[in-house]
Amino acid sequence: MIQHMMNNSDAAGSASGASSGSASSAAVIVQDLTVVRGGVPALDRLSLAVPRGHLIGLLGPSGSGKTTLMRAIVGVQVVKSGTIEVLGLPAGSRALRTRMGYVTQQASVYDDLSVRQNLAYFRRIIGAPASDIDRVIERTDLGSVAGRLVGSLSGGQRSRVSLAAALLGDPEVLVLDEPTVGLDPVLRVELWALFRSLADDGATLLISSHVMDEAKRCDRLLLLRDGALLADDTVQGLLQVTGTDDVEQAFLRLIERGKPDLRPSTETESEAER
Ligand SMILES: Nc1ncnc2c1ncn2[C@@H]1O[C@H](COP(=O)(O)OP(=O)(O)OP(=O)(O)O)[C@@H](O)[C@H]1O
Repeated sequence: MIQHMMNNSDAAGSASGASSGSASSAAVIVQDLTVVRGGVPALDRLSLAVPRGHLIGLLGPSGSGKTTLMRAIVGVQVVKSGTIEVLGLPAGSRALRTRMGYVTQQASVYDDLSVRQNLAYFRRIIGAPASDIDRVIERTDLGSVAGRLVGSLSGGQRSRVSLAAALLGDPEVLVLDEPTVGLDPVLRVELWALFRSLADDGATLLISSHVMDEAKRCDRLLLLRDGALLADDTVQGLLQVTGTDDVEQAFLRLIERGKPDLRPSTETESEAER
């Protein structure tokens, strides 16, 4: 669901120390970010950059800090120190409200409203044009169930309703927290095809997942462990540097090496392929 956030952080950092991308090409720049949750650092002096117009996978074991990082980027997480800039503005800025979409792990659409009613409601909140409702319904292929109550839909359809709501206002940055969890392989493939087409149209997508298999669909990967960045690289770069042919193995090898912060390559995979 879209979060309309007022920030708790005063993020306004420069890009100089971010681990990849440049200030001009980055949609998100995080610098020296520390977040404490339950008295323990959930993120520990994290720096990274998310390049614009790409599909970025945020991977890591349960509790590694993925959700915390996403919350900080959309501006709903209290941060201890560090800066976060989104589209050149401090995370959580009012001006970012219609420029970012956020889908949380728990679907936050209303079961007792139809798909169309849900979208009409959220459309009003963010002040998106009325024509957006049909646009996002078509984009997420929900036309055949648009009049049905969300409570009567399948898990995959409900996920698409949350995504449709996040697409209202045509946001430039989409932050999706485990959008494919619990979905069958066919639905996962369909959703990833949609994510790819959104990125092809210029959106920046930051997508968290436990499923290493999904990593290969991303332009770049951010691997988190214990609140620290273990790697920030293309899939190819990651496999190359770890000498493996599978992302899960690469991740395990990085952990074994105990060598955080692999130097990121400067190109995204799609750029490298050109
Ligand atoms: N509401 C909370 N109160 C206190 N600590 C929390 C809270 N939510 C998360 N944490 C802690 O913050 C750390 C990071 O959690 P986070 O939810 O960001 O991880 P995650 O990688 O998204 O995990 P998962 O994949 O299971 O969703 C963990 O140590 C977790 O226990």
